[in-house]
Parts: sequence; C-alpha cells; structure tokens
Amino acid sequence: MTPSATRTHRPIVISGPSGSGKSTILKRLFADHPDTFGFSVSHTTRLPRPGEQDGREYNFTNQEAFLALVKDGGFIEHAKFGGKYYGTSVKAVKDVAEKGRICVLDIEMEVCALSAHGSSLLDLTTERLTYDFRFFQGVKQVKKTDLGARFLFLKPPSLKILEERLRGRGTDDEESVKKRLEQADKEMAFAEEEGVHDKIVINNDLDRAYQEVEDWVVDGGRFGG
Ligand SMILES: Nc1ncnc2c1ncn2[C@@H]1O[C@H](COP(=O)(O)OP(=O)(O)OP(=O)(O)O)[C@@H](O)[C@H]1O
Repeated sequence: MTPSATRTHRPIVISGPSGSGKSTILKRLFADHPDTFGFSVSHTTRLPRPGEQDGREYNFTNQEAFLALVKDGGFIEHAKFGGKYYGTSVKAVKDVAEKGRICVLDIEMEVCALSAHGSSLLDLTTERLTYDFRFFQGVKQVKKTDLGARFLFLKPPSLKILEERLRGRGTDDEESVKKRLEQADKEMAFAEEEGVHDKIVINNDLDRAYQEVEDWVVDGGRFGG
C-alpha cells in the first residue's frame, strides 16, 4: 500500500439529507470527469446474487472473516441487516486511490450509510434512533481514519422544498417522506456544527449548486491535494 495514495487522491465524503440532490450532482460530476472518481466496494456476508461478482458489486466474505476485520478496526462503517453484515472498509477506500481515482463516499442519512454505486448499502428497516446515530457516526468514523477525506454537505434550501423534491421524485411513500423530513432537520443541525464539514453547498438552483460543488471538488485541478 502506498501511504500517499489517499494524499494525492483524497476521498470525498458527500452527505446530506435524503432528497438533497446528492445522486443528481454526483451523476453530473462523474459524467463531466470520466475516469476520475470511483466508489469503494463494500463487504457483505450475504451470498452473491446471480450476475454479481466478488470484488465488483461487493467483497463477499463470511461472518468469521468479517468480524475479524471489525475487531481489527478495518471498517469505517458496518451494520447488520436481515442477519447479514455489510460494511465499508478503510482498505476498500484506499484501493480506489491506489487505482488513481478519488473515492466518493456517499453518506446518506436515511440509511446512514456509505453506499456503493448509488445503491443503498442497507435496507431502510431500522429504527429512527439508529438513523441518527449512524449518520453522525458515519461522518465521524471517516474522520477517525487516516484517509484524509474532504467533507461536503449538500443542503436543501428549505424543508418545504426538500419535501416537494422528495414527493416529485416519486420513489417514496408517505411514511418514508415523513421520516426523511424529520431526520433532515436533525441532520442539518448537526452539519452546521463547527468543523464537521469543509464545505456546505445549498442546492437551490441546480446548475449553480453543481458549479459550486464541481469547483470545490476539482479545486483548480488539485482535488484538495
Ligand atoms: N436544484 C434542484 N432543483 C430541483 N430539483 C432538484 C434539484 N436537485 C435535485 N433535484 C431533484 O430532487 C430529487 C432528489 O434528488 P436526489 O435523488 O439526487 O437526492 P439524493 O440526495 O441523492 O437522495 P437519496 O439520499 O435519497 O438518494 C430528484 O428528483 C432530483 O431530480
């Protein structure tokens, strides 16, 4: 492992309430900068589904090996859902940097978590308290590592607008919209705390917000390095 891989390719953590526009902005960023960014591959103890490849969709592992890695402090984040473990390892993030790409960690409050390839790592089946806990932990856990990550928070202009966007997206039922809004409020309060994020972008006008994110991420070609 080259110690400097994540120094020259510093990971980016993008967080923000569900519906704040993370996926929309990341999609554009990836399209504008091909071969620049990457997602880490998560670990799981669940069995591969047809078509899934070890090391591509997930690092498939068994419970014993997974828990050994937990014990060694190898995970930024891990959780158990439906009897199976899921987690994002520090090494998986470093591997992205080793390949010459900037790892993007998408920390979404609702699942807490670090998702890979835009697909949620975890199912939305936890208690609300767990959501809070996990989101806060998610950001803090990354800070505890030697990854040298940069932290961006994407903020909706208001809760009212967030609600409109969540409804407009058409992917959430009433219950889910309500839960997301309740959590968004808390998450925003946490995000404003001094020193949590390096950059906060308000996603009002999409083009402007995108520009602001892109400028900060690219950083005049230095990518924060
Ligand atoms: N600036 C904007 N103006 C209007 N609509 C927007 C804007 N940004 C995003 N949207 C819309 O808001 C909805 C939510 O955005 P998106 O799905 O990207 O959020 P997200 O943060 O990735 O959510 P999740 O964390 O749940 O995956 C989408 O329908 C998207 O098209």
